[in-house]
Parts: sequence; structure tokens; C-alpha cells
Amino acid sequence: MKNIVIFGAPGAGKGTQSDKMIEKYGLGHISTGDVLRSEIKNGTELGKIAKGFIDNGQLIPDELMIDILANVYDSFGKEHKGVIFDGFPRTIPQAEALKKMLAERGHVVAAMIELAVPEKELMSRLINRGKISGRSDDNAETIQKRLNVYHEQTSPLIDWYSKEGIHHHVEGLGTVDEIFSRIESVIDALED
Ligand SMILES: Nc1ncnc2c1ncn2[C@@H]1O[C@H](COP(=O)(O)OP(=O)(O)O)[C@@H](O)[C@H]1O
Ligand SMILES: [Mg+2]
Repeated sequence: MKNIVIFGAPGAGKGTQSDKMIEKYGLGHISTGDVLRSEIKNGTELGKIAKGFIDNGQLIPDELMIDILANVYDSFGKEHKGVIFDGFPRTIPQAEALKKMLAERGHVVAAMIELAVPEKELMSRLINRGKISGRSDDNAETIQKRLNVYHEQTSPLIDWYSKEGIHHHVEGLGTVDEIFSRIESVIDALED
């Protein structure tokens, strides 16, 4: 069982690298952003609540996020090889709640992989993504807000996971394949 948290600022390449990890290691993928966007698209109650926060560059309240996450995690069933958490946790309370949710199931996070990318590069990747993705939060003003939220609320998780002894720093500049080979080194070194 290899549950992995893929971590980094918006635009760091979490989704891009997750696709490659899913393919190579047969892991499940939980992207909280994708889950929320699909709720919004389907016009559910949850989607309506979430949209207000997302369009404003804010985080969804922790309790709501954790409930959603536990549901999706359980939907993978007991036999999976592990899942990638992409976009979760984003706050220390969420990291604590994730640890608790997994512990209740006899599971753990095996590694937190941090994709480190300079701010200027993040901005230009996200502006580019906005041109093709149609994501409502990929515009300059909202991107800046999301980067601020990342620095204030999410980046403290680097220290938190370091203390847990499972933080791995990966340089997130380079080609997609170069970065993936750095990630492979981390995953291949994990014990089964
Ligand atoms: N190594 C890379 N070099 C250049 N651009 C990249 C790289 N990895 C991802 N991108 C691009 O950056 C944008 C953000 O990547 P994405 O995987 O969506 O990031 P995240 O999920 O961390 O927000 C996408 O448009 C993607 O195509
Ligand atoms: Mg993403």
C-alpha cells in the first residue's frame, strides 16, 4: 500500500506528474480539484457551495473537504495499491484529518513528494493553462490569490511532513520526463 501525497503550488505539475504515476504504478488518483469541479458541473448542492469559494481563490472549509475525501477514498475499495492525493491536504488541520482518516482504516501516507517550482514559472504555466483549460480560476488575479493562499496556508505542510519523516523534495523545473524520473527515484526507494 503506497499512498502518496503529491504536493506543490498551483501550476507545480501535480496533475501532470500524477498521470505518469498512475500509469507506471497503478495507483488510484484523488484530485480534490477535479472532484469539486465535477460537482460544480453537475450542479449539485455541494458544487454550489464549492463554486463560491473556488471562484474567489479561497479554500473549501476543512470539514467539508475531509468528508468528500473519505467518500472518494473508500470508493477505491480495499484492494487498491494505494492512491495519489493531489491537491489535498492544503492546510495543517487537513493533514491531521487525513492521517486520522487513514489510521482508522489501518493505512498511512507513505511519502509526501514536494514539486518545487519558482513563482515566475508557476504564473506563466497557469496563464498558459487558462488559455486552454477554461478553468474559471486560471486568470491573473485569481492565480495571484491562490499563490498567496498557498504561501500562507499550504506551504507550512512542508515542515509538518518533514517532522513526520516522509517529506521528499523534488526539483519541479525541467521536462515532464526529467521530473518524473526524479519522482521514480523517490517511489522506488519506498519500502513495500
Ligand atoms: N515540467 C513542466 N514544464 C512546463 N510546463 C509544465 C510542466 N509540468 C506541467 N506543466 C504545465 O503547467 C500547467 C500546470 O500543470 P498542472 O499539472 O495542471 O499543475 P497542478 O496540478 O500542480 O496545478 C499545465 O498547463 C501543464 O501543462
Ligand atoms: Mg492540478
